[in-house]
Parts: sequence; structure tokens; C-alpha cells
Amino acid sequence: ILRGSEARPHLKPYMASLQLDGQHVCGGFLIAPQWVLSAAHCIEETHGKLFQVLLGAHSLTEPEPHKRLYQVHAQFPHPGSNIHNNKDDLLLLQLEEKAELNADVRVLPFQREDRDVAADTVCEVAGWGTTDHSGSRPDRLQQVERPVISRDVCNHRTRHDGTITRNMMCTDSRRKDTCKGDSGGPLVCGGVAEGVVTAGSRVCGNYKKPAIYTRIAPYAAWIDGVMASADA
Ligand SMILES: CC(C)CC(=O)Nc1cccc(-c2cccc(CN)c2)c1
Repeated sequence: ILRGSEARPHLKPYMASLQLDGQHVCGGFLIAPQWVLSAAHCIEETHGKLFQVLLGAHSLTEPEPHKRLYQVHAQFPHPGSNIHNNKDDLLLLQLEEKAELNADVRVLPFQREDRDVAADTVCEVAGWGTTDHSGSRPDRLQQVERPVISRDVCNHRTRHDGTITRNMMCTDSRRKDTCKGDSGGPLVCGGVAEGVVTAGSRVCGNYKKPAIYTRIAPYAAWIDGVMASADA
């Protein structure tokens, strides 16, 4: 998160850190006791290894009352996701067991009604992604508020030039923005997860490249189907 601020500890109890060998790689969030939603791009550099999922955390390193690292039983990237574009950039992770829910570990509802969030709506996004252009990585969860921009503005030829589909949405990226390591985290508008951070043009803090999110509502049936079908 570029030019955000430290989140109030444990006030975003749905946040997950997807880790490999103890290193934060991507964000994610708890959508059910045994399920975390993230971005498919995050598995690009895992070389077949499974993530571990840290829940209940504010600091990535300090001991905290309800912090716990969960093993992943299975990972389900959306079948339409691929490395060449941002389409269907969603990843479902089934935890090895139901997360113990408490004050610091809670499920975040996601939007099921497939209707665009109005432009200028101020939403918030959080993550342990890089906080500056030299790639500094924070120990504690950061957050930032960003206004939604319309798909037409986001698709302007000087911005994302027609690549933003109806399954995506954008927020203004002037100065304050998401960045490397924030992928997979939720865009929360009015207390509901409307989108999942995608890397997009992998540029941060440049107003010419608005932040892109995969809208969740169009994928509600896929999410429900995977959760229902996967063996417990
Ligand atoms: C395996 C993946 C973690 C690789 C990856 O994502 N790299 C990468 C590099 C630079 C910027 C970003 C990035 C992320 C989220 C939002 C944005 C744009 N605001 C950029 C992402």
C-alpha cells in the first residue's frame, strides 16, 4: 500500500497473509471458516508449493493473541485465469481445517448483487504490500481509502485502454495506491467486499494506471460451487 496508514490493529479480522517459507507473498481474506479468497496471479511464482495462510495478524513478526498460521488443503485458481492478462484473477484456498473464529479472525461478506459500485464511492483496501517505490515491506497491516472511478474513465486509451471488462472495477491511483504484495486483498465498500486486488499493469501510484480489482459478484456462483464441491 503506497501512502496509506497503519490499520487499527485487528479491526480488519478478515485479512489473510499468503506466505511461502515464512514470507508474505499476497493478501487474501476469509469468506468462510475454511475458505480464503485471493488472486490467481499469486500462485505464479510458487513453483507448485502450497501457501501457508496467516490469520488474526496485525504484525507479521510479533506474537499476537489470535495469530495463527494455517496449512492449505487445496488451492483452486479460477479456470479462466492465466498469466497473460487479468481475466478471472481469483484463487480459492481451502484451509486444512476450519479457522477458529474470534475477535481477530472473522469472515467478511462479499457482494452477491451484480451491480457496479457507483463512481466516486470511497472504498478501503488493506495489505502488507510494498509501501514505497524502493519496495519497502511493512511489518504491520497498512490501509488506504480510494475512490471508485467509472469503467469508461478507466478504459480511456490513456489509462487501461479498453482492457477493463464488466468483471473488473477501478480506483483512482494518484499517489495513494495498492502495490506489489497487496494482490488478493479485498476492496471493501460499505463493509462488504466488492473486489479483489489484481496486479494489473504492475505500476503503483501513477494516476495514468488506476488500480484494478476483480469484481466478486459475477463469480458468486463459481465460489459457491467450489466450496460446495470440495471434500472437507
Ligand atoms: C506473484 C505476484 C505477487 C507478482 C506481482 O504481483 N508483482 C507485482 C509487481 C509490481 C506491482 C504489483 C501490483 C500489485 C497490486 C496492485 C498493483 C497496481 N496498483 C501493482 C505486482
